[in-house]
Amino acid sequence: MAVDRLAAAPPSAGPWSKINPPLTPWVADVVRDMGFEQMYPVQASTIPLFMQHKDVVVEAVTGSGKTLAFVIPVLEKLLRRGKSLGKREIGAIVIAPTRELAIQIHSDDKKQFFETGADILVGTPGRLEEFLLGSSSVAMSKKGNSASGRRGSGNGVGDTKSLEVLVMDEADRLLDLGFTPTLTRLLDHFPKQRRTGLFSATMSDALGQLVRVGLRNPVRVVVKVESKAGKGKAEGQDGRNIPTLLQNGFVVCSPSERIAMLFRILRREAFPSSDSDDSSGARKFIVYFSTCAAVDYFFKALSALPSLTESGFSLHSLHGQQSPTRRSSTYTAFTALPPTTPGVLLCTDVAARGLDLPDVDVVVQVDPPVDPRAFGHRVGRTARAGRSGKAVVLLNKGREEGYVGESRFLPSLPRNCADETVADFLNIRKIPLQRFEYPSQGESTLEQESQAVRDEMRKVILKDRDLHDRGIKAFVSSIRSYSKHEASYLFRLQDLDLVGLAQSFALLRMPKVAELKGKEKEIRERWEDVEVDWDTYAYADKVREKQRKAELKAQQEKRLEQESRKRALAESSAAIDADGAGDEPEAKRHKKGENKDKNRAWSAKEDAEAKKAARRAKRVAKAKAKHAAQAAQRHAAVEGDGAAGDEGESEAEDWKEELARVKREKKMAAARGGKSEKGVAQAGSGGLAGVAFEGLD
Ligand SMILES: Nc1ncnc2c1ncn2[C@@H]1O[C@H](COP(=O)(O)OP(=O)(O)OP(=O)(O)O)[C@@H](O)[C@H]1O
Repeated sequence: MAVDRLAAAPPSAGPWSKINPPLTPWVADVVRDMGFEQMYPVQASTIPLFMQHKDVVVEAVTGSGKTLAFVIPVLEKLLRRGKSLGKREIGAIVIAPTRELAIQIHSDDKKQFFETGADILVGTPGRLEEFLLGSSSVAMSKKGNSASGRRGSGNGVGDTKSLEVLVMDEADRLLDLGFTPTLTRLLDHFPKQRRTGLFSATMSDALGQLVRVGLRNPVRVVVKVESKAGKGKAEGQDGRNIPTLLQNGFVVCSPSERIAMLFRILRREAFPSSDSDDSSGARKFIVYFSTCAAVDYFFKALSALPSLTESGFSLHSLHGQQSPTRRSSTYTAFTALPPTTPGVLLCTDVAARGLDLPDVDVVVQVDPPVDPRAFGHRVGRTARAGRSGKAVVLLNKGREEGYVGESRFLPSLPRNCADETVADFLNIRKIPLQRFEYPSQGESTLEQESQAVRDEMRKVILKDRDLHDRGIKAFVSSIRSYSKHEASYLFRLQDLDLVGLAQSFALLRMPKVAELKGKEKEIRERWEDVEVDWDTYAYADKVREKQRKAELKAQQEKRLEQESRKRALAESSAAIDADGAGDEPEAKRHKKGENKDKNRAWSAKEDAEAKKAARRAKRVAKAKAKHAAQAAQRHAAVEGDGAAGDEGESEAEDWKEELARVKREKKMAAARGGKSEKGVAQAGSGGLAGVAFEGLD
C-alpha cells in the first residue's frame, strides 16, 4: 500500500477551487453555503484520490473533517454517472459502527447532500445486512442460530448491482465490535467494480485482512498533527495523534476521591472565578465511565444532588443499553442546551467515536478506557475543527501513573516487557499528557470533600431503594470492567483499592462479591455499613414498592412457618423422649405417620445421626433394665416374696395368660375323656403350677 502524504491537520489546505478534478458547481455551492471556505488537509489529500478511481485507507486525527472527505467523492461519483439509478438501486453505501454515527453522517450539514435522493445508504452493519441481504446475523443469533458462515437470502429490499462506492467509517471499530462476519457477507454480495474507502482516526493490525478482502491497491493517506518540536521530521518520528489545540492532561487521586475530583473539575472549568454567575467558563462536558450500569447510576444519583444542580449543571446520560429513542432524545437535548447552562453528558464508549457533538469544551475520563485505542477517540470529542479544548483523565495513585509515563511508580517491570511499552504507555501512542492541578476552591481537603459528597449521595440513595440496587450493580460491573483492561500491567485488579472504590459509589453496605474474597480484614478496618432498616427501606416507584412489600410479607410468613415447624419438631422429640416413644423403632413410627414433622426435619438432616445414636443407646439401656426387673419379679414370686411392687399389674396379666392356657388344656383333656387332676397337673409345667391351679379351679 502506498503512503500518499503526511499532512498536518486541521489548518487549511487551500480553497476548494484548487481541487482536481474540480467539484461539480452544485457541490461547491453547498460547501460554500456551509461556511467552509477552505479545505482541511485530509479533504485535500483524499478527495482527488477517491474521485480518481483509487481505493483509500485514511487515518486522520479526530475532528479533522474525515466525513466530508468521503461524502464529497461519493456525491461526485453518483453525479457523474451516465445512467441514472433505478428505483431500488443503490449507488453508494456508508457503513458506520453505531446508530448515532450513522444518523449523524446522514444529518446536519451533510443532510443537504443526501437530499438529492435515496441513492446513498447509510447504516450499521446489522441493519444493512437485513436491508440488503434480507437477513441479519443479529436477528439470527437472537433466534439461537449460528450467525457465522450464514449468508443472507439475497432477498433484501435494496439492489446493489450498480454500487459505485463503499465507505467503512471507523473501520477498526467495526472489527472490534465483531462485525467481521457481517462485513464479509456484505463484501461478498457487493459488485467487485466499485471504489472502497476505509476511514478512522486509529488503524489496527486486524484491518489488514479487511483491506485484503475489500480493497484493491489502496492508497494510504495519513494525516498527523505536527508538534513544534517535530517540525521537519519524517512520519513516525514525531507528531501527535491528538488535535493541536487539545490540552491533554491527567490528575491523580485515590479511588474514594474520584467523584469529589470530578466535582472539582466541573466547578473549576465551568466557573473559573469564584463568582458563581461567571459564565465565561466551559459549557459542555463529556464524562466517561467504563460501564452502562455506572453511567446509569451516577446519572441518577448525581442528578439529584443539590450541590451540583444548584450550581446550574444539567446532566444527561448516553449508553448502549438505552433505547434508540432515548439515545436520540439525549443527543438532541444535550446539543440544544442554552449557552448559559453548563451541560454534562455522562457516557460510555458508545459516544467515544465519530460523534461530532458541537462545542464540547472539556472531556473527563473518570474511568480510563479498557481499550487504549479509545483514549484518543474520547479526548477527540473536544478540540474539533480548529477549536480548542481540554481533556482530563483520572488515574489512581501508584501503578496507574505508569499510564502517563510516571515509571517511578512501577516497582518492577515484567521481564519480557520493554521499558517504554509500559512507562511511556500513551507517549508512544503519540498522545502527550501533562499533569493538571485542581486545588480546592476553599479550605477543605479532597478527602473531606469526598466524605461530603458521599454523605450527600447517601442521603439521596436512602430516598429510593432503586438507587441502592443500581449502585451495587454499577460497582460490580466497574470491577469486572477493570479486570478486562488491555493494559493489564498498569490496571491490575489486585492493586485496585476496592474499599475506596465502593466509597466512591457511596454504597450503603459492602456487597458480597468474589473479588472481595480475602479482603475481609481490610473491609472490617476501613468500611462501615450505613445503618438501614432494610424492611422499611422503600422504592420510590409505587408499583415496585408494592411488589417488594408483597415479597417481603411472603418471606416473613415463610420464615415464621419454618420457625414454628422447628419449634414443633423440638417439642415433639422432647415429648417422645419423655413418654418412652423413643423405644419404638423410628421406621415403625414413620410408618404409622405419627411424626411427620419430625421426618421432615430429618430430611433437613439436622442432628439426625446424633439424635438417632442417643435414642438407640437409651433404648438398649431401658430394655436391659426392664428385663432385669422382670427376672427379679419372677424370682420374688417363686420365693413368695410379695415385693412385686408397682409392677404387680403386669404380673397379674402374665398369670391370666397362664390360666387361660391351663383352661384350654383342661378342655382339651376333657374332650379326650380323661378327667385326671394329676394328669392335668402332670401335663402342666411342673408341681409349682399344679398348686395354684387347684386353688383357682
Ligand atoms: N473544511 C472544513 N471547514 C470547516 N469546518 C469543517 C470542514 N470540514 C469539516 N468541518 C467540520 O469539522 C467538524 C469535524 O468533522 P468530522 O466529524 O468529519 O471529523 P472526523 O475527522 O470524522 O472526526 P472523528 O474521527 O472524531 O470522527 C465537523 O463539525 C465539520 O462540520
